[in-house]
Amino acid sequence: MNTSPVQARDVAKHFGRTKALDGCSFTLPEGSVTGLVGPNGAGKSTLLSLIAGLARPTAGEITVHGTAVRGRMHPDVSLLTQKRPLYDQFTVRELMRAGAAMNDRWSAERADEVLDLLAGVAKDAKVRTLSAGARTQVAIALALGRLPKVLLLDEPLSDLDPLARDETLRIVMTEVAERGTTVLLSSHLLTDLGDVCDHLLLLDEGRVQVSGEIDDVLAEHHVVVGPAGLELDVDGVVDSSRTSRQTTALVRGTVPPGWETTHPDLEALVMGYLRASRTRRLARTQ
Ligand SMILES: Nc1ncnc2c1ncn2[C@@H]1O[C@H](COP(=O)(O)OP(=O)(O)OP(=O)(O)O)[C@@H](O)[C@H]1O
Repeated sequence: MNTSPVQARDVAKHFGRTKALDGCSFTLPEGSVTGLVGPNGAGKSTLLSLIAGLARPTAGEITVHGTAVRGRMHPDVSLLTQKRPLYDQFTVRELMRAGAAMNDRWSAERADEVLDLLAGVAKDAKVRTLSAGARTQVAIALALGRLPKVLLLDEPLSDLDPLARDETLRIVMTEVAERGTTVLLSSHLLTDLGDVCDHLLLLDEGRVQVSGEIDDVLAEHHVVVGPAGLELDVDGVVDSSRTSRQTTALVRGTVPPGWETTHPDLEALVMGYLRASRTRRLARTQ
């Protein structure tokens, strides 16, 4: 029996004629921290909500620790959604009590510990008075109070200033180190992802483009540079650009002789895929 924390098999989610996800298959290893990246509209939020059980796939199956997720919140999963739904009229302390009342498994100690580590959050403050960043941090405390085995974070860093971002990432890393939690984190902030993630899941137009351990993914790709006249005659060109003097390309797989090659870093790799995605979309509209 498959007991991976999260496994997706041929998952699709359609909204009318929009294929938000299509044929997505991947596995997240236990205790891994996976960066979920892709251009706007790639299907990242949709995927996170399917794993959490907030919506059902149109086709395919997602399992969490071997159990199929069937459109209801899985007890082992916590999801921080982009909207951060919190009760505005509650104080932070009251909100944590509500967390205790609403969840079968709840650790007030863990939620408190997280809040204590967050400098910007006063427990007596009304939620409606909190800044967007503080709301995110309170939502993270609620998510961790459920003692999840799988933590899904949808753009957790977007509202945070650099210090709060650092605090939040530390909390996530401590969670992984101490509890072995498996984390899937969507973000457009590639530098932060590089600091915390060991795995990458790259989506484009609802399809998995890249999935795996970051070191393996980087080793499989090359940035190649050669004179403009040289033809890059190889499968696996992800993205290429040409000046009058030279051609530069991101290539997956083997590179023919005659080209200067290096391995990309995470940022160069993701940027290459994002550029290629934009080029494809522009080509379709022309
Ligand atoms: N409830 C919905 N009804 C109709 N279309 C939807 C719905 N939710 C998502 N979509 C569409 O599905 C596609 C994927 O959206 P999704 O929000 O999952 O992308 P994303 O990668 O999270 O984007 P972003 O980076 O902008 O947050 C988009 O075309 C979006 O418009």
